[in-house]
Amino acid sequence: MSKDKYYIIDFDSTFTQVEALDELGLISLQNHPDKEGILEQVKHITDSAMSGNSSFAEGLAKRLELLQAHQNHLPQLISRLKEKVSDSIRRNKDFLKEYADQIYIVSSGFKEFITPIVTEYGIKEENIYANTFTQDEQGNLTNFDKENLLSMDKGKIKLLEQLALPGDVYVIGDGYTDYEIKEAGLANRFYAFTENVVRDSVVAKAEHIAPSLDEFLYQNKLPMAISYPKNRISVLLLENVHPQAVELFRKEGYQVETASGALSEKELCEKIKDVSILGIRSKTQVTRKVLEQANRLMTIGAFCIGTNQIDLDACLEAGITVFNAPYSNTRSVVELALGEIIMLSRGVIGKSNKLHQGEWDKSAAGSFEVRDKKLGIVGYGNIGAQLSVLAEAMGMEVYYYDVVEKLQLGNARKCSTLQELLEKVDIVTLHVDGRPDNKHMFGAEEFAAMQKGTIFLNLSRGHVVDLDALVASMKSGKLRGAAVDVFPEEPATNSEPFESELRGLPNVILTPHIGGSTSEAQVNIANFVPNRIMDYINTGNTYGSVNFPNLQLPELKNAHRLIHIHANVPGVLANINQVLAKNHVNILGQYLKTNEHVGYVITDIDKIYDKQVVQDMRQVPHTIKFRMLY
Ligand SMILES: NC(=O)C1=CN([C@@H]2O[C@H](COP(=O)(O)OP(=O)(O)OC[C@H]3O[C@@H](n4cnc5c(N)ncnc54)[C@H](O)[C@@H]3O)[C@@H](O)[C@H]2O)C=CC1
Ligand SMILES: O=C(O)C(=O)COP(=O)(O)O
Repeated sequence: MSKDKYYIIDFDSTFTQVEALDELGLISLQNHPDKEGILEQVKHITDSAMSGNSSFAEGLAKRLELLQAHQNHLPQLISRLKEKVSDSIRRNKDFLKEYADQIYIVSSGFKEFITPIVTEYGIKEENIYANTFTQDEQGNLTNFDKENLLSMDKGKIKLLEQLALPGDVYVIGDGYTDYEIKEAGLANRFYAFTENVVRDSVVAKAEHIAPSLDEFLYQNKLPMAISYPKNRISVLLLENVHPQAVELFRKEGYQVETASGALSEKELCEKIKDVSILGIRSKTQVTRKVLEQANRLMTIGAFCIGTNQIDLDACLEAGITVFNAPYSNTRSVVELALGEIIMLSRGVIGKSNKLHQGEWDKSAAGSFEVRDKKLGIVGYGNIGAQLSVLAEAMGMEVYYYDVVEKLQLGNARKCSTLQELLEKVDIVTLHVDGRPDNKHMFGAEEFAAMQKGTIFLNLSRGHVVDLDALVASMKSGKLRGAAVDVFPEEPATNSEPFESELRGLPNVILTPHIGGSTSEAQVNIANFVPNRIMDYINTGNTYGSVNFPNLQLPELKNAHRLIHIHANVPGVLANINQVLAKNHVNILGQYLKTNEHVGYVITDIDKIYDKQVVQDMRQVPHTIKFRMLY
């Protein structure tokens, strides 16, 4: 333990997430008609002083005058602030307790509310330096002790001079006055604490940034509550992933970078180097080449259903888990398909186009109801099955074909071969997945097998259909209409042009891969995928992973968790357990699951363990990845 270091921690917006005087105002001005206006003024004065733009002492007096606070407001303020202790302070209580002799709270706030909060975290009362209120006879908190150094301009500097701490001084705070301690030569280091607020003027001056207390502890090799600071985990979200996902990751403390389009392989090879979590949608190709550059990548989130754009085997070999959102946009695709079936059956597109040109074409020729028509669903997975139910509700007769045995829903009829389905139905809709084997599974032969005048839909993947054959079938009149949402080549961003031989064909609905692009679906996905990923990072849970053995784990309680990913060859588990035995580690629980390629072993061990075990676990032959959770 380095006993010659002192840690000076600020209170407002550092120890707690908020400025206490702003919170006090919310209580004291609760019934004031101009509550908002006054609070705005208070906040403005606080920000101005914290950013170093105005006199602190004058600002303090002015704020107290505006707040009209009373001592009776303090208990409520204290209980509010207790709820708002910064997350990283809260989780690192053990550090604060263990190093209590070296930790000081130096704040321009007031002891009356600071002391009851920080002492709960082991801070010693004699190490709390802050202002004190003075009350009038009625108990109004009208003023403050003017003799207190911290009520004066440059008060923190004056205090530190007086304290004359006999060792290195590290200051952690969000305000300019915290930085000034270092500027005055009274601290060895200043860490701008940005977990709650980022003050540009302070960050600009700071040589060290601490987005959390974890980061401070990590940089200074001090004991911390979590294995690795979250702010060191960088997340790259491509293809306009919904902002809700960005917020969830940021809230967890991760560094998040976003881009609106997909990246090319070359761009991604460059970008992926520092990324720990990658979020994509259907367009970004995560190839083996990209993965070879991905030194830090732990997990990939496909913010969609399909994962054919990701080399899942290469991910497995590199110990990278992949998660997707298997149900979040299912309904959206089904609704679009149903709408298109009706539009095509009624020739709406052609009629609408004509009307836009001023041509009135009222006629029933070539227009049909969908009731009693035969719908053929190819790929009876989640989308296919849901479409089956809704189509039946509209009175359609449903036929389906799938390469695996699927439960027939409602009155849907199973076809034993694709040929059988194609010959029977009036409408064919593709909902297969995009596995490589499905490339051109639908071509001239399949179109030839259909009845004349069939309607055709593809909302699955572009490469599944041979487009030349589709165009020929439209031109020959074999198909009466088609709706295509997915293409072999799709623009990476909205600013790139769309080229396709399907452009300009009559009664063909072309949509820019929007089957899953609804607000509902995107919000659902943005909630679902980050939670899977964070659960994996925080607990090792792989439930729902599309490439990893699915292991659902109990919560980590008073144990360390060793997470070991290895090639699935005989003897690895025995080796792991030998390492644990050799290091006299007490195993509290062990969970193993394997698939064809990898083994995934989780071992929960006692908090007391020999550090050598970490080194030894990494050396176990066939180890792909190893990490430890606290
Ligand atoms: N247009 C869009 O925006 C969207 C497109 N999709 C696409 O739809 C696909 C299907 O989604 P889900 O139904 O959720 O997937 P799913 O995995 O539940 O269903 C796919 C089904 O297709 C079957 N299948 C695969 N190849 C086949 C073949 N050659 N012949 C017959 N059946 C075959 C599978 O056995 C499985 O039952 C996704 O993989 C994705 O590519 C998904 C969401 C949105
Ligand atoms: O969910 C899927 O598989 C989709 O095709 C939707 O893709 P997107 O998120 O719109 O790029």
